[in-house]
Amino acid sequence: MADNDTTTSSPAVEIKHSRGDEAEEEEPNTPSTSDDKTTSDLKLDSLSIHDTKKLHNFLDDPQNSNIKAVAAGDTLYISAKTFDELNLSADLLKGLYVVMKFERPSKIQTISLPMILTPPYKHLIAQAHNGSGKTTCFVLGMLSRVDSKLTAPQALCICPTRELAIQVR
Ligand SMILES: Nc1ncnc2c1ncn2[C@@H]1O[C@H](COP(=O)(O)OP(=O)(O)OP(=O)(O)O)[C@@H](O)[C@H]1O
Repeated sequence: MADNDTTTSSPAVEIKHSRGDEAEEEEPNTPSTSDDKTTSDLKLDSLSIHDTKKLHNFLDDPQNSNIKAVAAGDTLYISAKTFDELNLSADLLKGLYVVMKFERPSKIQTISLPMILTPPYKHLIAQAHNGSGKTTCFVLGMLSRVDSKLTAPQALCICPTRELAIQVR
């Protein structure tokens, strides 16, 4: 349920799409090769992560995404079909349209951004498949609420892996 939905509740969002889950399933065991190294062979100091190795750099927003919004409470949220509807600052809109060249919100952004950007702010858990635009959701939430004139940490983004931290930095 995406574009025409209005809800009257707090932002508990459940977004399901099986493709992302399937892609994360473990590979079957493969025979070891001569390139395999045991942990003791690895030189930990020489290990590094190449952020250029991100798997994709495009929006994966298929029409058949199974997105389900579940909400409770008394706040009315209306899905945003455009970024203009979100009361974002001129700088953020410029970043989206001019720098990033985004034309419109993806499905996860359509549903979650009104929840993220509308006071009173509440906790939100959102799930959608890889490459669907989730990072933009929480980054816009952060950027819309920090004071750029204040040179102090104002937002904290916690990532479960170093790879993800590098991807979103
Ligand atoms: N509304 C949009 N229009 C066009 N491109 C977009 C839009 N939102 C995000 N993108 C681009 O799509 C790609 C994937 O977006 P993003 O990394 O935010 O997805 P994600 O769901 O966080 O991915 P992952 O699950 O891999 O972390 C990025 O290159 C991003 O710049």
